Parts: sequence; C-alpha cells; structure tokens
Amino acid sequence: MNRIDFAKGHGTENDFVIIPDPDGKLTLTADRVAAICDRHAGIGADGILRVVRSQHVPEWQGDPELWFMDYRNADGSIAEMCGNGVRVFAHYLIENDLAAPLVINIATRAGLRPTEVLGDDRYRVAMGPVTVDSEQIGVTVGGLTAEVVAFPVQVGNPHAVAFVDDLEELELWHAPRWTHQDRFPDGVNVEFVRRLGPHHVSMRVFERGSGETRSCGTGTVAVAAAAAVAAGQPQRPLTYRVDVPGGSVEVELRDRQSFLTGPAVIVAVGQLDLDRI
Ligand SMILES: N[C@@H](CCC[C@H](N)C(=O)O)C(=O)O
Repeated sequence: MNRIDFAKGHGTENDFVIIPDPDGKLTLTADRVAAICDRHAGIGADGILRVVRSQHVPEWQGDPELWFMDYRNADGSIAEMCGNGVRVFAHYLIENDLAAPLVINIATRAGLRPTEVLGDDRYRVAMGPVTVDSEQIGVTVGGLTAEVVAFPVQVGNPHAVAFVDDLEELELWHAPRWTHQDRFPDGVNVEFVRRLGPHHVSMRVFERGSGETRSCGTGTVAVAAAAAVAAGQPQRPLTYRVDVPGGSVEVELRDRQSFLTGPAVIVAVGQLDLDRI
C-alpha cells in the first residue's frame, strides 16, 4: 500500500487538499493532482497545497529554510500564487507546530508572502504589489447579452476583472472568452464584480485551471485594485470588503503593497492511498 498523509481545508470555501512533503520526495504529476481533486473519484478540491521545504524547490532562490507553498490547480496545472491557499497553508503550519506566530514567511512561486497570524483562525497576508493595466480587454461568458470590458490585473498571477450589474445571471460552467487571445497566453482568472457601496463589492470568479470556485484570494485583491482604479481613487491606503459566494474578505491597498485578511479552516485529516487514485 502506498499511503500518504493529507489534510483538507478551505478559505472562504475555496477548498484544498494539503499534502505534507517536507523533504520533497513526492512526485505530483498533473494526472495525479487531477485525480486527487476529482470530486467523485478523489478527495475533491479546487487545488492542492504541497507543504515542502524551500531547499527542495529548484526555482526558489531565497531562504532555503522557509516553507514553500507548491500550489496546483484542480486540472493539475501549476499556478504562481493562491491567496486563500496561503492562509490555509499558514493555518496548517500552525496547527501542526511547523511554524509559530506572529508572522510566517511563506515562499511561493510569486515570491515571499509574509502572513500574520491574527487569532481566531484569521490571517493577514502581504500579497505584494498589484498592478492594473489601463488597456482593457473584452470578455464574454454565458448569460451575458453582450461583451463586457475587463481590466487586466497582475497579483503574482493573472486576472481580468469585469464590472457587471447582475452576478446571478452569469453561467460560469463554461470558461469565459476574452478578446486578444495573445494577451494571456497562459490563461487568466476572470472575476465578475458588482458594486455594493463605495468600498464594498461582490464577485464571482472563473479560475484558470479550476473552473468556477466559491472564492479566489488573489482575485479579491485584483477586484479591489480594479474597483479603485475604475472609481478614480488614487489615494492610499484604501480598504475594500469583497464578498464572494463562500464568505467575505478584506483587502487593503497601499502604495506598493496589498494585504488580504480572511479565515482559514482545516476540516479533516487522513491518509490517501495513491494506488487507488
Ligand atoms: N484560488 C486561488 C488562485 C489559484 C490559482 C489560479 N487558479 C491560477 O491559475 O492563477 C486564490 O485564492 O488566489
């Protein structure tokens, strides 16, 4: 039998299988990731968080002692960052005495993401700079009668943020399409946003590699930054509340830094039989 430990957790219902692999011994092929994330034949998740020491990650050039969040989408593709994943990753480290409060420096493919342990299972992640491209693109998806414009936003991973009047009408079981296909050669996460107040929005998301999810942390930061640009709010700091189908998070925008605050939950621990997956 070929068993490995796992945990299952979520951040505002963006759910992950967490796999400890401190010495980098596990081979996670795209097929295996997809099988584990399969909601019928596997455990089921939007993605996987492999917990590995940075020294075993060839592309990491920084401190080799840090924990590295090796994030994979449900289809097995690799992504640079996962904002909800970082909080769940930090929570896993704390619950397993692998790190201590107050601030945990977590390595990711998008760089360092210092994460503050706030207590009550809440975490505040320094998400790095967020850039909004002024050259907008067109996006279409089921349920929309016409193409909508979207802001390309970079939060370590790529996003396109479109403002709409009605989120309910959107049919997100098929991937959105965007104009200028060459603009995102590696794909993009697409957020649809509705304004609820001056610093309050709600959104739905279609994630690259995972489909519609109930939350996307990097997406909430992208949405707050795009909302600020669209509203002509250059002043900083600015704080947005972003509601997602799975809950609510807070995004702080500073001049060269952004912060994401929200909950993290571990719901199960167990063993996974790799011979059956
Ligand atoms: N759900 C995540 C983002 C995961 C990666 C994304 N699907 C991509 O491919 O860039 C989040 O909380 O940020």
